[in-house]
Amino acid sequence: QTKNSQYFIDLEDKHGAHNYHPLPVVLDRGEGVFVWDVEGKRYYDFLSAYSAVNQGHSHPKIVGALVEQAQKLALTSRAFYNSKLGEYEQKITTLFGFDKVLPMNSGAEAVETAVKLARKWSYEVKGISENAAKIIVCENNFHGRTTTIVSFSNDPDANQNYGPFTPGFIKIPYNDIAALEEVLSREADNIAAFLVEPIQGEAGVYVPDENFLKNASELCKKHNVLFIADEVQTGIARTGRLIACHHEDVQPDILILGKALSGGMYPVSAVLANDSIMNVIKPGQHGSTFGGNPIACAVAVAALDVVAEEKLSERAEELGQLFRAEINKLIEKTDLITKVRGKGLLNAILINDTPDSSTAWNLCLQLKENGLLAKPTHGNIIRLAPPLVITEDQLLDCVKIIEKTILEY
Ligand SMILES: Cc1ncc(COP(=O)(O)O)c(/C=N/[C@H]2C[C@@H](C(=O)O)C[C@H]2C(=C(F)F)C(F)(F)F)c1O
Repeated sequence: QTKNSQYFIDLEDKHGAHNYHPLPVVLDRGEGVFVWDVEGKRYYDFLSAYSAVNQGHSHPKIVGALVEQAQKLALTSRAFYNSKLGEYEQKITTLFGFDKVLPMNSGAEAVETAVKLARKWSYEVKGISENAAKIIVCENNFHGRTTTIVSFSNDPDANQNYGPFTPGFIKIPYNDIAALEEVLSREADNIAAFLVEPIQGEAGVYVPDENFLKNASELCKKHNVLFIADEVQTGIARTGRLIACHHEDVQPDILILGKALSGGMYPVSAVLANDSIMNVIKPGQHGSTFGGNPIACAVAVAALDVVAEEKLSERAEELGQLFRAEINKLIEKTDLITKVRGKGLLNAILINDTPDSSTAWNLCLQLKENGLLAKPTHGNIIRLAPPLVITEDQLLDCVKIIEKTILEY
């Protein structure tokens, strides 16, 4: 049996849960902006594992940190101290400007941690009566897949038949300051926090209006409600700043990081806050087996160093502007794309078809044939997010591939 792509696809179909519908490509190797399938065909990766691989696939510095630490000490649990955690905590709290960090593993775990932290703060510091705390979230949010998180999703695919749901969440439309103000002036006394994505990734790279984050954070401050930024996808230089909140000089009360915090090399997430908030959690009141493990710390330190050393924020900002300008030129030449939107190198194109059409999917199949991997988000929106290490020439090469695919379609 030749171990070609179909062989691997069949194995996954037979032995794996069908919780995804992957593009029909079987990846075998990755380096920088490129991935290769089992037949040896090379592709530009324009998904970057949903912005976890900002530093490029298998970055030698990050791989080195992983291997070196794995050969020394992989896991101690937090029952004991370890020689990597303290210096990692010092680095990440200094870099992002917070007193403390609580280390976790997946993005969803970090979001759950932030929800627990905000609720506990609201009872023990703000003085909300126990179990009465509410958290405001936005319509069309995506914050992960746990039962509490899907409890506040409005996407039936995310929560159908996963009930009963966790109570205590209020939904408002995204990018709607008036709606936030209305809820806060009505019931701020029972509200612990406002949880928001600075750009809604899964919803289709929705960039809110200028100053939405600034105005929202100021409203929260006015009402003694915590402003929680979920920067799992928008953080770590992806949008042209270290975190997307920095486009508006906003410092969230609680910052959630994940994905590219490890450069895609290892599951590493983090929740950052100042002492007045973080110190409500006492020993034994939260944790995880792998949270803050030596490998995670070593990998995250290396991944953060790469962001600084290779100026990934500046690159994302400049190359993002070039990319949107080039795609806007393409939009002049076709009816198939109506819009390109995004910040830095988190962008998406809107396909001129109904959301339930298969045009976006078929375009992604054609892009794959032409050597570029991308995947539709909801319906007719294709997210385009290469690793931030992409060069200008490679980016222009990808624009040509996108143009060729669109004009040939
Ligand atoms: C803003 C934000 N906050 C928390 C998490 C949870 O982090 P996680 O627990 O996954 O580490 C995510 C994770 N997003 C991933 C999950 C992955 C999947 O298919 O579930 C696909 C991808 C995704 C993106 F990026 F947009 C989406 F399509 F699901 F929605 C996230 O984007």
